[in-house]
Amino acid sequence: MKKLKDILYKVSLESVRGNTDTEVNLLTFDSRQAGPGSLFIAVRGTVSDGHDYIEKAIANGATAIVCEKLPQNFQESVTYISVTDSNEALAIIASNFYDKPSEKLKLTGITGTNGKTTVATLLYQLFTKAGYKTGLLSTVKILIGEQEYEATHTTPDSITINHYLAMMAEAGCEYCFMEVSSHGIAQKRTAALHFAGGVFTNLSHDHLDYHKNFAEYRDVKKSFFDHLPKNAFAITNTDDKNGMVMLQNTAASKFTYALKNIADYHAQILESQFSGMLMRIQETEVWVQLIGHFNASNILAVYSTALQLGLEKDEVLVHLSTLKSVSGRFQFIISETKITAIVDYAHTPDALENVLKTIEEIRTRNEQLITIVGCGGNRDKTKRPEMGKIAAEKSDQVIFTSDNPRNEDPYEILKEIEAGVEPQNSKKILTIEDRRQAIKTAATIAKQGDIILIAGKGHETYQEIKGVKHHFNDLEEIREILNALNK
Ligand SMILES: CC(=O)N[C@H]1[C@@H](OP(=O)(O)OP(=O)(O)OC[C@H]2O[C@@H](n3ccc(=O)[nH]c3=O)[C@H](O)[C@@H]2O)O[C@H](CO)[C@@H](O)[C@@H]1O[C@H](C)C(=O)N[C@@H](C)C(=O)N[C@H](CCC(=O)O)C(=O)O
Ligand SMILES: Nc1ncnc2c1ncn2[C@@H]1O[C@H](COP(=O)(O)OP(=O)(O)OP(=O)(O)O)[C@@H](O)[C@H]1O
Ligand SMILES: N[C@H](CCC[C@H](N)C(=O)O)C(=O)O
Ligand SMILES: [Mg+2]
Repeated sequence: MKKLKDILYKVSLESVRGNTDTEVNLLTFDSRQAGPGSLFIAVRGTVSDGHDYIEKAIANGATAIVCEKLPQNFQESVTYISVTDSNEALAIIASNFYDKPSEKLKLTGITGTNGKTTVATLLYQLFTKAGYKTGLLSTVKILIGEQEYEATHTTPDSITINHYLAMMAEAGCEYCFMEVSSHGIAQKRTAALHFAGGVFTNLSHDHLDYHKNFAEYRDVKKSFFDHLPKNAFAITNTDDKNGMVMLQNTAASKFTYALKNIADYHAQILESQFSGMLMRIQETEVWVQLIGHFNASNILAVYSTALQLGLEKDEVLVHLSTLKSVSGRFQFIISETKITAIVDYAHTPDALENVLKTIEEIRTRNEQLITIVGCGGNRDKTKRPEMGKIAAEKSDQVIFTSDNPRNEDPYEILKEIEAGVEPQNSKKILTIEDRRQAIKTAATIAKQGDIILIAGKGHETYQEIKGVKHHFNDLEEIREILNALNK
């Protein structure tokens, strides 16, 4: 229970109609969730406009309304507040409602096209190993210490974020690591959070359906750093050509990490195997259980962040070698007949290319590499031909298949992927819409020692078709099929 006037603290108000000295017991931006004594915040969405649901929210019991445009008719028992930006107001109100939980722990935000889940999860593992109670807000799951909760978004809405942060503070978490997605920044889901630091991984092609163009996508990511406070740290990857751009206007203390360029934190890979790599970080050699240049970069981001958060170098190095890869990120099994099946969440052209390059570096070339990949429906269409081209170029055999077609026709998506395949590679490709059949075919074709890469879904446990999520897990499927084939 909170007083309305208290939770409006620092919200930029345009007008107030009614009493603000009333109690609010629930916050919501969804009229269907509004109950007696609730505050409904009307937000303009991509499908509908929350302003159209103000009356519904009141009918469900809402006694206060925050909106950008006041309705035509007023109800005397309701307080109406107009604001310049409902999303920003929502973020501030949510933080106030939960007593500013982000100020009660050290919150670090990780942003970039790829690597957010990996870096955030490894930091969670590392700080837990170092003896701190730690929280995690990630695509895969939400963790408060050991307690696990289901994640619905990479960066949830601001009410959900503050709710979990308050639970973390209550449970005694000293640190929290969270992914900051471009949708999250654009919709101001993270606007009122107090960050101890921010980390940039990389920027490549994704979500150009949502953001108008690449420059806008880049600037949205950059705005996260623009808003960091002076006493925060901002860590960037200078191997990425937008690495320094991110920090151009930040007030935070700047630090750089890189594998290829000169940076405050530098590392290189000395040796790679399927089971891990030997890295030199600054002056020290350390064995880590992850592989690939991109993971070396992620590990270095973790190392730099841990030092900025005050851990000792030697302690960090010891823990680094115990960190385990995140579920669905280069997760692999080796069958009886030595077929290696890798499940990876690569769902962008850059990620797919990186994973294929990593395999290229480790494979002997006496075997064939069979790649299974698709692209999500209702998502950036321009990724499709690019991913088709990369998969066909870097594999011996490719099977294009469905990956969450959502409300699109799966065959249309597959055609758009195939359109990117260069003529000299067209013989390598097969298209099998049904993902289970695609995996079965790959397992049937595969001979002793071959490598099967199943990309795009990683940890996901469903195939989303027309609003219904059907249970599906790549690792489970390939394991069962290889067993059934006695391979
Ligand atoms: C495109 C997008 O970001 N959509 C998010 C957005 O929903 P929306 O804009 O579609 O909302 P809408 O349906 O138009 O409704 C507008 C408003 O009216 C309200 N409403 C609607 C109907 C009603 O009866 N009553 C009512 O009050 C809604 O609650 C909402 O406040 O706001 C919702 C509430 O915060 C989000 O749940 C929703 O995420 C959807 C489910 C989604 O799929 N988002 C993805 C694209 C996303 O955010 N992904 C990023 C990660 C991507 C990555 O990095 O790879 C993430 O951070 O998860
Ligand atoms: N630093 C990196 N650079 C490029 N690719 C990476 C990097 N780290 C991971 N990847 C690739 O991207 C995939 C997704 O990694 P991860 O889940 O960590 O990214 P994410 O940024 O959290 O993605 P999402 O936007 O879906 O939340 C991995 O499976 C791997 O193929
Ligand atoms: N966070 C990403 C995940 C994509 C995963 C892929 N399996 C797909 O469904 O496109 C998104 O929502 O765009
Ligand atoms: Mg993620």
